[in-house]
Parts: sequence; structure tokens; C-alpha cells
Amino acid sequence: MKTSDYLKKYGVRLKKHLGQVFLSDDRIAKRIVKAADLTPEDVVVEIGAGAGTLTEELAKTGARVIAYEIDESLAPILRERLSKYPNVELRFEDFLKAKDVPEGAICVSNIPYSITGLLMEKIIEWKFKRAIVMVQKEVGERILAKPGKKTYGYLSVVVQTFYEVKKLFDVSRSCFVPNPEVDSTVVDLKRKPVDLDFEKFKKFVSMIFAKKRKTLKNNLKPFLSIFEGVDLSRRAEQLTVEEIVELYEKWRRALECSRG
Ligand SMILES: C[S@@+](CC[C@H](N)C(=O)[O-])C[C@H]1O[C@@H](n2cnc3c(N)ncnc32)[C@H](O)[C@@H]1O
Repeated sequence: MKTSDYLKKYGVRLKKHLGQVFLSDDRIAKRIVKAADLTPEDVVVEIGAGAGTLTEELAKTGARVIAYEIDESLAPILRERLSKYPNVELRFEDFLKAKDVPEGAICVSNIPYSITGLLMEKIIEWKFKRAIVMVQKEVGERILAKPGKKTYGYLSVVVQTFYEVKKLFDVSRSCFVPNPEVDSTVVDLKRKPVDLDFEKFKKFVSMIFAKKRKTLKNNLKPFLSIFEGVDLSRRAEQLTVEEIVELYEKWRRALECSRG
């Protein structure tokens, strides 16, 4: 049965505010799952199972699949489609409030676009070893952007500090029901062995990008004594992720020393 048939059968009305545009083309789901290269030993987390098109393809790999879905009205569809797969666990809860996500899992999701930023931060916090996520095309460009590009900013730096990023492929809006107003991109994120205090790091990155066209000197005004001898004449958007982490470490160590 097709996704649209399931929606009709259960009389489900889609909720725009939850980003409910569902994959209607299961070839895309198959392509995503193929790229994930899963084995039965893997633990996969899906954020936003929707009508289960991607979930079912994930289930077929034999991996343990934990699928989060905030909207319980989709439960009858998901149960009908997935009850034959004992390796799938459905969790009807808000992923942003999730309490027990297994560490070292792989996230494979077509995420709700309105909360992409928050979800990317959660992906970092839960230390997924890999994340293959479909995002709005323009957001994908920001995630993948290199220094000097217009799209390089807070999101690029935060994600690229923790993950090697790679574009997999674009997905046309025609592959969804209903057709969204935007195209999509699937990105592949591979965890780097980085250990940083994420809360503090986010604060620092927000600060240096606060006024994007201004120099570091301008954005770091309250902390200039920490950076004596450092060239602050560039803008944050010109710095590599490694250079930003180096500045952050200087800032963090100085603040820790000053607190004694
Ligand atoms: C873009 S749809 C993807 C659905 C399905 N995976 C697919 O590819 O067809 C996003 C799904 O995420 C769900 N969702 C939205 N916010 C959520 C949250 N905070 N936690 C869990 N699921 C959420 C929506 O209800 C929706 O079903």
C-alpha cells in the first residue's frame, strides 16, 4: 500500500506545524537506507517516523530501530505497517525531550524542517556516531558550507566541529505528499573524536557570529585581554572550524583560570 493510501484508510489529516510532509516515493527511502549501510548489529534512531515509509525500509535491514513520532494520531498506520518487524520500537514522544537515546547509535531521519537547528544540536548532544538526515536544501547548504561562503555560519561550524560532513543527494519536492514548497538534500555526518563542552562552545560560536559582517575584534569586545597577540581583524566567516576551536579553547581556559 502507498503512503497516501494509508493516510486515506485511517482518515489522517496532516499537520503542517509538525512538518508533516511524507515521503511518497519509497525509492528515496531505499536510497537513504542503502547509503546508511546498516547491519543487524546497528542501533538506528529515526526522528519523526510519520507514516513509516523510511521506518519500514530501516526495519528490513534487521538493525534495531527506535522510531520517535510526536503525533499519536499516526499510531494506527505505524502499527499496521511495522508490527511484523520485532526489531522496531515505536516511541510516541517528542524527540527534543527524549531521555534515553542509546549512545553510539546511528540517526537516519527525514526530519521536521521547522526544528532542524534544534534537532542538529540534539544529534550532537546524543553523540550519534553517524547521522544520515534529509534536510531542507538551503539548510543542507549551510551544514556543508566551507569558510568564505555566504552560507557558512553558526550551523556550519557547530555541526562540522563534531562531524565530517558529506552531501549524498538532492530530493525533489515531488517525492512527498503533500508537495512541500522546498527541495531537500540528504547529508551524511560522521562523528569526529572531539570532546568539547557543547553548551560553552555554542555560546562562543554564537558570540563570534553575532554580527556576521563585523570582525572578531568587534564581536569579542568584552574579552579582548584574553586574545592579546591574536589577529582578530578577520570575520568569523573567514575562519576554519579548527581555527574557531582554537580560539574557543583560549577563551574557555582564560575564563576557567579567572574563576580560580
Ligand atoms: C518530514 S516528516 C517525515 C516523516 C517520515 N519519516 C517520512 O520520511 O515520510 C517529519 C515527522 O516528524 C514528526 N515530528 C515533528 N516534530 C517532532 C518531534 N519533536 N519529535 C518527534 N517527531 C516529530 C512529524 O509529526 C512528522 O511525522
